[in-house]
Amino acid sequence: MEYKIALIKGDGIGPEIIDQAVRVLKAVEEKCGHSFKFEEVLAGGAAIDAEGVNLPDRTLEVCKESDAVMLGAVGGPKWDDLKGELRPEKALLTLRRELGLYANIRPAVMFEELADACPLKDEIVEGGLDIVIVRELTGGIYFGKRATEGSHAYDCMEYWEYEVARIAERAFEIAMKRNKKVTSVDKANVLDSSRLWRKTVEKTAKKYPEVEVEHLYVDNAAMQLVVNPKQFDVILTGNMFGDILSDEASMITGSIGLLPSASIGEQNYGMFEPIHGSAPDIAGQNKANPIATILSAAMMLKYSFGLEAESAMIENAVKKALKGGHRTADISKEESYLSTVEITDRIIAAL
Ligand SMILES: NC(=O)c1ccc[n+]([C@@H]2O[C@H](COP(=O)([O-])OP(=O)(O)OC[C@H]3O[C@@H](n4cnc5c(N)ncnc54)[C@H](O)[C@@H]3O)[C@@H](O)[C@H]2O)c1
Ligand SMILES: CC(C)[C@H](C(=O)O)[C@@H](O)C(=O)O
Ligand SMILES: [Mg+2]
Repeated sequence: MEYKIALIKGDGIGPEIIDQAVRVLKAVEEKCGHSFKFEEVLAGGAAIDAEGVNLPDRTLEVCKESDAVMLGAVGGPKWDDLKGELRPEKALLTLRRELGLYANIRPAVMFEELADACPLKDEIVEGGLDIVIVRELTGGIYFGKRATEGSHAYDCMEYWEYEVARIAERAFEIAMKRNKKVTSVDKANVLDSSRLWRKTVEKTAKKYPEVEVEHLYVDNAAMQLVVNPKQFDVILTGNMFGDILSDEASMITGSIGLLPSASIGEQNYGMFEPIHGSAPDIAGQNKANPIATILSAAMMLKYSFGLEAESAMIENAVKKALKGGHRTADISKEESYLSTVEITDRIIAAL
């Protein structure tokens, strides 16, 4: 089969990490006889510099014509003074919305071999950690009414029942294939949109009597994640809470450089990207951890192309490389560490 993949490298470490994911996909291509056709398009700061807009029309067209999109990261200090609509990050929000990618799936799995990279006490994460954060991606405060009026500015957190219902369905479906527990995270003690969220999740839960459902306020959830992360199976939450909790969960697994994500809609089509940003502090140094992006490529094979075996092959190669003691700077306990390219060499060798 031939699969067409739109590549958006983006800014900062974006190009370095996407290049590594492409190397891994090419190795899979050679081994398994699939054909991956890559088309590079611009978005974010790179597009602003080249074409004066954060998301050229052509980029959106190529993404729509492709079977899936892979994105590195966008943004950086160079473009921080731009107004909201013009910023690199806005391109990402437009892509998510225009492509209908309302479900953001962020697995936070702690590799046994990386237990020592976790900043929590051993007993808290003993036996590993395996959580999936299911984050609503095209609604909430990111897309509500907003304005700046002189010395006053606002961003509204709005949700429609249908938006909550469809993401809740996703979370329960995922839970059915796992440990059958959904923790819905909101701020229903304060926010109307969260009270609608909770009511809607309760309604959806009735369709899944086998799944245990619990509700936590987001402040408590943030605390529970470091006190007892193993209590979680599937965390279902809104756009902003999911953004924040997934960065927190990533550090429990050892580094933000490890967590992949899939953004999907009704069909198999999706955009696949690491949860981290463009890491301007280490950009261009061949130092970034490419594993989150490589695992995002594995998610693409599974979710968009249905290539489960090939996806597992990449995951196993990553595990094998880590088992072999290979570490990038962010997860290394030693003075010495491997570069972005070198760790990818080890992963490809393990394929
Ligand atoms: N999906 C995206 O495109 C995305 C996501 C988050 C932030 N951003 C943008 O990225 C820019 C920087 O944001 P930030 O500093 O808040 O977050 P960040 O995730 O870029 O970096 C936070 C910290 O994590 C480290 N880090 C991130 N990815 C890493 C990797 N793969 N390997 C090793 N270390 C890694 C960085 O060096 C930094 O110390 C901002 O412009 C922000 O808007 C983009
Ligand atoms: C860059 C930003 C728009 C984005 C978000 O908040 O969704 C990022 O932080 C993420 O986690 O994907
Ligand atoms: Mg984020």
